[in-house]
Amino acid sequence: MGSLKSFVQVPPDSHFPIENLPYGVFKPQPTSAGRPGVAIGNHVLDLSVVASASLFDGPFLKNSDCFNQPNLNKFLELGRPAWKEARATLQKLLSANEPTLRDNASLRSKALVPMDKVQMLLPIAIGDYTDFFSSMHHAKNCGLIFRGPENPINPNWFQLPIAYHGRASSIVISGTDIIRPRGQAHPSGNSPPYFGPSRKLDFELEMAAVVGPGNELGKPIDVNKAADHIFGLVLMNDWSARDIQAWEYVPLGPFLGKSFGTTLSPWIVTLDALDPFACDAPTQNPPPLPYLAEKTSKNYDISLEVHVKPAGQEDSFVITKSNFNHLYWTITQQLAHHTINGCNLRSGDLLGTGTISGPEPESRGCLLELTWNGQNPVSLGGTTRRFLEDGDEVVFTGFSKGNGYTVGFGTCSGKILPSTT
Ligand SMILES: O=C(O)/C=C/C(=O)CC(=O)CC(=O)O
Ligand SMILES: [Ca+2]
Ligand SMILES: [Mg+2]
Repeated sequence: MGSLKSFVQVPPDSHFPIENLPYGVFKPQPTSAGRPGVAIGNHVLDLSVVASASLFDGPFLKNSDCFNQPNLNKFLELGRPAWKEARATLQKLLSANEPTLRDNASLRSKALVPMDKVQMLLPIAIGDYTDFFSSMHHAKNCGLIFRGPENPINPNWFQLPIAYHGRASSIVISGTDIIRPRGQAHPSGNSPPYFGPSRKLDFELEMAAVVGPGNELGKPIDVNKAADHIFGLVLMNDWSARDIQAWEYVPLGPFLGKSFGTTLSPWIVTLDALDPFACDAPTQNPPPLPYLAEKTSKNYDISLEVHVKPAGQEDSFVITKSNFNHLYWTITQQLAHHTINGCNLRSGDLLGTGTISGPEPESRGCLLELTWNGQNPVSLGGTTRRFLEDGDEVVFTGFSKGNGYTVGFGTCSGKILPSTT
């Protein structure tokens, strides 16, 4: 057991002990409005109820209406001092030896909602979404597959965190079905391009940073202060249609091969909760330019798994296992680089890490790599896959193991539905 204990019962394998307290937005009833909550064991603590009972009594949150909102953007804007105050208040309120909530049955029944009764919503209004490309193993494998063995990784990759601007409108919450996209793919020989449902539908195992306070247009964020602009992390599946992508993205980059859907896990795990799991990021060679050189370069030890439940089957199978600590470019370098030209970030913006592949073949973060563009099918129970089929369900999970407790992300899932025409 960790040193903290809650009066709320937390199953031993729960992702949501008192050490975690991740933030989400939920509806207690189908007809009620979305409101912020934190996960504790198998319950959600309704922060609008906690705020209405005047239990946020510190200087930053006392007079704030940030928990009477349909998303977390207003809370995120307040920055780390307010986040630390909220965390301290909630850890105290939920602790085993604090009577305020523990001994007040009517408040408790309003404030603590069983998790299996609620509907989770997207926790933030996402103005802009950017997806990085920060795993060297992923970059190398994609380079070998798409560009050949001559120069699998472009020299610029080692100098800056490469990214593309993604599409915010099609970001969906875990559990939302994904409709197989249609589009153009490579012609064979002299024929016109293929048009129809994608034949190479893939997942991409990613995490994403949620931006807290933004920056003014024209005023970049210093890399050593970048962590103060990051509230926390979620799991992210950047669904990708490899056939559409490969045909369309020369020379301007990903477009319709990516923008038909991106799935997020509902709980934002804060950097404060992840701090015990911080570890050194890989040594960067060549050394980055001064604006990207950090005093301390941190990753987090977060185990990641992808489970696939093939269409028509009851069982799921683990298809890959990776770890957040494989990222070459850190989330703080990504954020600083994003602003170095003066571009402004805003609270609630989302920065995808890029596909998190590790060095071993079993730790590759997408089917493109796992099957080497469909050449080597993977087996799943009694069946095989080159790419995703209609009815397949893909479930990501992520967690960090502490001493007697787990700080986890829950799951990020989506099922493939057939193309609509
Ligand atoms: O290397 C390529 O040509 C393509 C790479 C991707 O599709 C990856 C992308 O979305 C960024 C990432 O997830 O790392
Ligand atoms: Ca991606
Ligand atoms: Mg996508």
